[in-house]
Amino acid sequence: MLRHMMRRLVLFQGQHQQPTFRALRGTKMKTPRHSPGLALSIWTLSSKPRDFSQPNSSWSPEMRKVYDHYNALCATDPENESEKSPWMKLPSYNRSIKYATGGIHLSKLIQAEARLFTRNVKEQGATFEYVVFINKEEKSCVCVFQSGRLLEGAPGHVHGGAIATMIDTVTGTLAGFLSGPIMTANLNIDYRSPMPLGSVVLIHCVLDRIERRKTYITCKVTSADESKLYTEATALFVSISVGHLFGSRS
Ligand SMILES: CCCCCCCCCCCC(=O)SCCNC(=O)CCNC(=O)[C@H](O)C(C)(C)COP(=O)(O)OP(=O)(O)OC[C@H]1O[C@@H](n2cnc3c(N)ncnc32)[C@H](O)[C@@H]1OP(=O)(O)O
Repeated sequence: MLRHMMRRLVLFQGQHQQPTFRALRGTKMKTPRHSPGLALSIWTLSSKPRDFSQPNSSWSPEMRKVYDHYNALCATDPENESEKSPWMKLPSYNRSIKYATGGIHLSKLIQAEARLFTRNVKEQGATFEYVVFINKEEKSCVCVFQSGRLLEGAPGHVHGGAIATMIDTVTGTLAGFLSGPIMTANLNIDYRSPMPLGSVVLIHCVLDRIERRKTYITCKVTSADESKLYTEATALFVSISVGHLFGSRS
């Protein structure tokens, strides 16, 4: 059964442009039953996975302003509808397998309690609030990131590991979008100036090059107005078969 499902997932290699339910189409699976006594969140009952990158009340006015700016870039010009914007906003689920399949079914079967590190705290605004916008033509992306109070490292500033987490996540999202299933092989980070806790920053990533199975991404983290440089990074991602995650190299 697992092998059968993995074969369906492999169909997704290099097809991440539009997350869809394609892999599961035609697959009949039972919807899990919930006992009435269980405390359930609204999205558990929903057939659609929750997109965590939607605006919420924890977002500062600055976060909202920058989000609105990039979101507007994604819209098609009503006076020139034939020309699609190169920008698109990526949805963000609390399991990356929901991204790959566009659905929730496999994530209920494979380590059902597992959750994406950056989306595993339910309190809005406490940790990682972020949204990723991809520019398909430029092979680049921008992530708008607001750090929460639980990410403190040096007093009043964001923990370097939390910054590394976001850089890995955003460079990995771009590499996955461009190259299909990947894993981080190497991440180099230069911390240039301390990032104030609670601030809104931009994580700019661009494709450097692709060599065989290797996808190289460069990254800069700046203040929202881009006047201050906080961090620079380079990342190498290696394309994998889905079997790699389950101990098989084929
Ligand atoms: C989107 C969803 C939204 C969801 C958003 C979430 C996105 C989050 C993304 C986060 C992703 C992670 O953190 S992943 C977790 C952290 N990473 C890991 O645990 C990876 C552990 N390492 C491995 O599994 C392996 O070492 C691999 C897969 C990286 C490579 O193994 P392999 O498949 O056997 O490949 P191998 O032959 O060794 O190497 C292939 C080529 O890469 C080169 N290479 C390999 N490793 C390195 C290296 N460290 N530095 C330089 N070069 C390297 C080799 O020289 C070779 O070059 P040549 O001979 O071709 O020239």
